[in-house]
Amino acid sequence: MLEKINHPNDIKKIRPEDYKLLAKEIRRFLLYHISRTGGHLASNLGIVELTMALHLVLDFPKDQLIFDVGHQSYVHKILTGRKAGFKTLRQFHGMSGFPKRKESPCDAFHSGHSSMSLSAALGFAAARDINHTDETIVAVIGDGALSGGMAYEALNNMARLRAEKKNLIIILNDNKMSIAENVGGMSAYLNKARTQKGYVEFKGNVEQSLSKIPGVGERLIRVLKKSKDSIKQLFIPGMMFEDMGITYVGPIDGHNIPQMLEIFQRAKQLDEPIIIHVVTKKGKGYLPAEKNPAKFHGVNPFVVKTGESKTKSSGPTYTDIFAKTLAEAAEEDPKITAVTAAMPDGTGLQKFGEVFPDRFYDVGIEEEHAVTFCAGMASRGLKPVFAVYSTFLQRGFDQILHDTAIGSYPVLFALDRSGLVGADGETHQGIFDIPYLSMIPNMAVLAPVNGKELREMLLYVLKDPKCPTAVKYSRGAAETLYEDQVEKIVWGKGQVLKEGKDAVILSVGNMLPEAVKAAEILEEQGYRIGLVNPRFIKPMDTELLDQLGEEYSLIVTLEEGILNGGYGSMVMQYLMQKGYKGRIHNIGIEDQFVEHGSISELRKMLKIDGENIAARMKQWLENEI
Ligand SMILES: Cc1ncc(C[n+]2csc(CCOP(=O)(O)OP(=O)(O)O)c2C)c(N)n1
Ligand SMILES: CC(=O)[C@@H](O)[C@H](O)COP(=O)(O)O
Ligand SMILES: [Mg+2]
Repeated sequence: MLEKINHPNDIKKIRPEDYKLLAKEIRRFLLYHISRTGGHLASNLGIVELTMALHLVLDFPKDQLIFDVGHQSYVHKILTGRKAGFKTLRQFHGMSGFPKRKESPCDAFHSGHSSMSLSAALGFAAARDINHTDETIVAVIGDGALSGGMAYEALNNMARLRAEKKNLIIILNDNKMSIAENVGGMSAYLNKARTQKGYVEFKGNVEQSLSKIPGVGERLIRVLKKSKDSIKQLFIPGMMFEDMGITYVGPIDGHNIPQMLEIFQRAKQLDEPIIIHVVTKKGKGYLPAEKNPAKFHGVNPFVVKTGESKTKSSGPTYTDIFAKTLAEAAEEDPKITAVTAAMPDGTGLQKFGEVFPDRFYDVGIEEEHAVTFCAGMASRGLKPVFAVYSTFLQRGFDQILHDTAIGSYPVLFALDRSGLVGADGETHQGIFDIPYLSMIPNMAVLAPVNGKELREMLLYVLKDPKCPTAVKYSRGAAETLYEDQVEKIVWGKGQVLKEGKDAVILSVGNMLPEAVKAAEILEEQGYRIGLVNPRFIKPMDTELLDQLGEEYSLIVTLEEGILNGGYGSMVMQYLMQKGYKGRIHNIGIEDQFVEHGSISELRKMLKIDGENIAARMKQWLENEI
């Protein structure tokens, strides 16, 4: 069957009796490729029939299908003629793991972060009306993504479409899972709706449906007829959506293509917004993923037969060290609490939750809420730690600035996945945190150069929290370089790791191995290069900068982050204002979004790897520029 799918809309040539076979082949294809390249497996296995049904009723690229988060768009990629791309999935210059408009006209909107699809779809609907076009617009949002605040802001706005008699279809793909088990009140509400099986008709047909119930149907209608609302209360599981002015249909079986087709076709004809609640099984068709959907949400290459990862562990990750250190500190200090926004596994907080369930909060995909929730706790004397990926904390910018920093509430932001993350690409690279955090008054920002220093920093901050503080560390194995030189942390103080003469590199956090490499290359050529670990990006160690300004005529800053507003620009501003007469160069990421690829490939491309740093510094040394 899959051989027949080479272009958008090819699925329409498949006979209905072959749909099951096609679904099976798609699952086999996904397993084959994702087990080799790695990628987001469980969500895609779960959404096979749902995507097929959407492709059977929509016309690509005319109709617009928007995926929330976008990690579940692999089946859509297969059905729009991108099978070949799976060989290079998430690899450098290969196919992205997320929807990308530049990759295909069938990808309506890029995504990567959660809960944005409904707002984007409303924008598409406004454009459709102003442009006088007639495309169908569909947003697919998961039950996890529906916990995010943006989704509610959009739902709130959707009432307007009803008043204007405009169509917009929201597919709620409910598999009971975020990455881990879905949490919170909305999840409980959906759970309740899920158990009210059987009502799939549109609400206009309520009476008709009731009359079919043998014996009681007619009587029930007579009793309830006076109030249409009470009929809905009893028989429409998603009453909350109905009350907001959005027609609700469901829950329906997201693995039953004929049923979905019937409902999707009818939904297209409506002149109002509609939410179709579809129930699917995350990981469907692959037993290890069905049993453990969280483990198979995002995977490295693995052995299909056993589900075992092919990636060998290379020592503890920064995440491991964070999780262990925090648990130890919490053992001693009952004021320490830990918060995650739906990432208990990724941030390492899962264990903390098991040991200290009363001090652990998984708030769902709600970074904005999580920040202010922590600020509230900190303002009352607790020591909250929000463990969050750098890229997702972007969502909580004003909550950091307004709710946390103005009051200088000492929330500790354990900023994981800071720097390049690799295969997830531009939506996930943690390369903006130095600018977006350092610009905020009262904030402190720390970056350890190795695992041991991460531990020291965490313990130091937790012992005596002073102000909102971010400790940023990167994805993957913790560095061990210079571990024997880790000294006691002193507030606002950096550390000279190695003395030099011709130039000094101030290397932030995870860039230390590249700085060491560059220094070694240059030393082989006769130069003597100093190395400094700033430790504190903010407050900056101005005393140390003054001293370096005296000692060196070439100062180079190095960071795996965007240069505008980064550490280098702060150092440069400081030294220039102090009248530094030498040369100062900033190495980091120029003004751009960084695509997917391995971290070493990306560093090479960005010329921030050891060899490139050495080559660039050599030019500056030789030419005195
Ligand atoms: C703002 C934001 N926070 C966190 C994440 C990490 N994340 C990616 S997928 C996901 C779970 C999404 O659950 P759901 O929407 O139900 O989709 P499913 O994987 O179950 O299909 C999370 C938390 C993200 N992408 N964006
Ligand atoms: C889709 C998404 O946002 C997450 O699943 C992300 O891919 C996780 O990344 P890590 O593998 O770094 O935990
Ligand atoms: Mg889900």
